Amino acid sequence: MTDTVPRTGTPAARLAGLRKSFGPRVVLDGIDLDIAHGEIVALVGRSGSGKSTLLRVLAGLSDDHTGTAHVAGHPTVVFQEPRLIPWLPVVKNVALGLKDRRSRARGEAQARTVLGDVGLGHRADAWPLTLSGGEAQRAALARALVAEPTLLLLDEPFGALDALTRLAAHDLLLRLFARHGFGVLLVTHDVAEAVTLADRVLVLDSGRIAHEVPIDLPRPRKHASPDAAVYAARLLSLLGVDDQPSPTQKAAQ
Ligand SMILES: Nc1ncnc2c1ncn2[C@@H]1O[C@H](COP(=O)(O)OP(=O)(O)OP(=O)(O)O)[C@@H](O)[C@H]1O
Repeated sequence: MTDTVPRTGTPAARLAGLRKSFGPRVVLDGIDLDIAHGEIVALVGRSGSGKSTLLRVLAGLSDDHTGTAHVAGHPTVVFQEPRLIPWLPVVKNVALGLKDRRSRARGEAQARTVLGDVGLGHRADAWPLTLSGGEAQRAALARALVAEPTLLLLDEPFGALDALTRLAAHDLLLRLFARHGFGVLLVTHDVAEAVTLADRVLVLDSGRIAHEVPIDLPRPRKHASPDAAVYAARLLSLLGVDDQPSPTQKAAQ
């Protein structure tokens, strides 16, 4: 299990010597990583390199790893698919994210406030199946935020969105991040997305953090700026893939 440690003086998350295997296959082979409060770390790597496995350890969804996995306070996760319960209206879905569910009325009031923060106040009483993909993902983000996490774990949360909705979601995430100051681990296949959002990008390879690339660009970052493109090309080269434009780059062209 992931330990919970007091928040003061600690990073939002700390992994030290983390190892995880599935049967004979070693997927994470000695990961050392601190994520500070108020820091966005992006994790990229080839398919099967262990990104989601690392995120699941931080989420407390793994209990058979070795090494250290500490989270200060508590983490919440947003997955690629919104995972809303179809027979509950949006506001009740969001309220499910609350740690303390003793008062239903207070919980729903909090959920409505957070839905307003993500621009979905007008859809609070809607059924999940009537939401667009982008709206559903914002509802999932609201469900994660209502718990006031110290660590927000994002597993390709924008991967299924069309390119323009994805850019809007980036802006929203950065606004929320500036206000709440949680630590963020973002798993993504989109190097342009990583460059736009992250303070540093980690490249996972063969179970280890093979490269760490600090993104030294002021925010807000232009998706298509030449500086961002240089970082994106460098990351693609570190990943050993062709220099194809990512979905985000295509949208910005
Ligand atoms: N529950 C499991 N049982 C057995 N093997 C698993 C399990 N979960 C993941 N794996 C294996 O561990 C490796 C890493 O998987 P993981 O999902 O972490 O990769 P990833 O980098 O997130 O991949 P992708 O980018 O394709 O989502 C893969 O080889 C996968 O098949």
